[in-house]
Amino acid sequence: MGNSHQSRFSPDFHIPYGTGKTSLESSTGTYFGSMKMPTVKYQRGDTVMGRWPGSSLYYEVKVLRFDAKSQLYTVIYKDGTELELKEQDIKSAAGFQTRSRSRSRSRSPGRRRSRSRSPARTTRRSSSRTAAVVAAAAITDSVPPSRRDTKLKDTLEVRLSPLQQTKAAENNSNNKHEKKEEKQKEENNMANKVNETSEAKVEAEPARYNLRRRKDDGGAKPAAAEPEQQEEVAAKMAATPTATLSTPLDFGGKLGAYFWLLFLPAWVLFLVLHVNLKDPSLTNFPPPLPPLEALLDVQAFGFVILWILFQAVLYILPVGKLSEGMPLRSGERLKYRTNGFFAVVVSAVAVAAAVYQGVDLTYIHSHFLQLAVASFLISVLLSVYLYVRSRYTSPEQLALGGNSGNVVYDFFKGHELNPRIKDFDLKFFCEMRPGLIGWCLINFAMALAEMKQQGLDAPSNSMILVNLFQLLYVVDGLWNEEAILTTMDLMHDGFGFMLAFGDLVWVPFTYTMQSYYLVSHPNPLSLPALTAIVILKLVGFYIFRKSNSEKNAFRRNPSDPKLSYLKTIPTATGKSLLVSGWWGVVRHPNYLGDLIMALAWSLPCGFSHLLPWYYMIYFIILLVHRDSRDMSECRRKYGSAWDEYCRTVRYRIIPRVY
Ligand SMILES: NC(=O)C1=CN([C@@H]2O[C@H](COP(=O)(O)OP(=O)(O)OC[C@H]3O[C@@H](n4cnc5c(N)ncnc54)[C@H](OP(=O)(O)O)[C@@H]3O)[C@@H](O)[C@H]2O)C=CC1
Ligand SMILES: CC(C)CCC[C@@H](C)[C@H]1CC=C2C3=C(CC[C@@]21C)[C@@]1(C)CC[C@H](O)C(C)(C)[C@@H]1CC3
Repeated sequence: MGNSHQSRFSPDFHIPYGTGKTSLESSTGTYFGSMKMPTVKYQRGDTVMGRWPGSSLYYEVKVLRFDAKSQLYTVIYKDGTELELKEQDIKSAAGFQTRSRSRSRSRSPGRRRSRSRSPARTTRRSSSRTAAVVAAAAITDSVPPSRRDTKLKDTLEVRLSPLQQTKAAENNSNNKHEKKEEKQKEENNMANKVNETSEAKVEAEPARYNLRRRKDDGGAKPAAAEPEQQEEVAAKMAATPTATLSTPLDFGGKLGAYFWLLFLPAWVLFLVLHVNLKDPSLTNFPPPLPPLEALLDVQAFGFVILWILFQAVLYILPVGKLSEGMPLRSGERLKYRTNGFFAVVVSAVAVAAAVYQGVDLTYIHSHFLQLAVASFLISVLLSVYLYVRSRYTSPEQLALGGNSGNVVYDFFKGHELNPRIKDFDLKFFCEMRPGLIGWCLINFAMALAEMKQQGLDAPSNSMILVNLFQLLYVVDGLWNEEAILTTMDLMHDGFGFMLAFGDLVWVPFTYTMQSYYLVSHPNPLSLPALTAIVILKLVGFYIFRKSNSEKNAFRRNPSDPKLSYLKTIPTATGKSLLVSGWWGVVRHPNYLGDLIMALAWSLPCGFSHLLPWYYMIYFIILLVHRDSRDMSECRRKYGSAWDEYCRTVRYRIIPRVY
């Protein structure tokens, strides 16, 4: 057990909760791994009371192993949560229980509510309600509640990193797993891991977790982890083989990565060529391919570079707020310049000035293909740069989802989580600036092209709707730019080809299909149709904005009094899950709003062709897949608490349907 990480990830050392001592113990002393540790106070398999980090609350845990190097015990809670504790944070169960019974009668887990009424209470008592999930016994501490609140808020921070499932766990049949869970349920009615819904049964066995202390959670004061903790984490990260810090492969795994690398650019090419056809029907497949030299245009390349540089300059200007991202695995919180609204306003002024000066923006329509190819080349160069630099980055900076050890997969999915050049955050910048604002610029250019091509004095109603709807979407995203810091892309996904291409090519050149289509395929709208579409858009926008803001506000400050009416479920990480409000209606209310908006973007284009409906179709696929990705990620993070959330909030995106 020289290397704690080897053992942590090694299937050989897994003891499912409740299995008791193992054959690794000898009659002459206790062996932890291959090393004899006669001086260790608690033995592997012992049931003891472990202190929850940052609190004075003790819960029944089972000792899994001891790491002589770090002098830490790895213990497992009843819900499968693993935590590393110092010896002084462990007490023997025998003497403890007498004390605990007399002091905690009124707080017995059986009587404790598993759901809080308010985030304020969540934060204050997150430990004790975490206990509702994991504890068999707990005592109150001697610290007065008010002091304890602060103490907890500041110190009850844990770091989660998914453990690879053990072979034994993998081999477990569902049946066996359910039996185990039933047993566990009996042991502790709060540690409920049984999947009651058929849907939950289909989903994977809950993973086990490794929790380490960390400064975390929105409610806590933004701060880096204690140097001592940071060192500890860094040392462990360094000792861990990079490839083990990863989550299961996505997007069809390694083979899938090859497929997407080829398919995505080909699909954009297809769409761009197709929308140019007089009759963009599926029967006109494939569209004629232009000669290679027609694809490359130095001028178009130059314009794209200039646009990106212009946005980069706006991004680095010391204008606007410096917002803090969510805590990283290292405990650090990165700062982001959230001046997106400023950037879009300055860009609009610059574009207006250019048009006023006689710049013909319909160039964007006539050179759409060349501009798309130029952006594609830039995204490839950027992805190569990102991958190369990620090879020299420390393991703690890597994205768990893009750290498979397979070059192609990691290149595609994104190896490094937050690549930065000094304070310049490449992922945040690319996601929020050139492509997103470029999307509005292209739409505007399409409106001008429509007027030119159709000989109109003003853009058509349909074109105006599409322009305004999508402008609202982008400006809203930039106005609420801080909220992006609590989304999946920023928190979990690495920055690689998928996002670089997505941000620089996919968004500006495929999200503009509706406006491009309308340039040469007019679709006049009656007033009732127009009104109905506007109402639909506003409904979608309301759901989208409210739900995103609710989650963002909650993640940033769970004890915000404005959110005190919301019910929450505690999780073993110290973070809670919203279970009422928007997030109590469906598991992804923001996706629902987004999909309704997508419908409103396609409707103005009519039903003559499938092409303007492409976004809607793609978006359903994207969001359903994202929802599944998020489900697995949250299950890994929150274990049984997530299962409870899913049982309470049964539908994923569409209430009562899906
Ligand atoms: N137009 C486009 O192309 C796209 C738009 N979008 C939009 O971007 C927005 C962000 O989407 P996305 O990043 O995918 O996902 P979310 O913003 O929904 O983020 C998911 C995260 O929210 C947290 N969470 C989930 N459930 C709860 C809960 N009940 N209570 C509290 N926190 C919860 C979890 O993170 P944790 O617990 O770790 O905080 C989870 O990982 C959405 O509105 C989406 O529609 C997304 C993709 C593409
Ligand atoms: C190429 C792949 C198949 C898919 C790539 C997906 C990306 C294009 C999207 C992933 C998440 C995104 C978000 C937005 C744009 C699209 C991408 C990058 C977003 C910035 C759009 C504006 C919204 O207001 C938002 C909520 C800020 C969005 C965040 C997610």
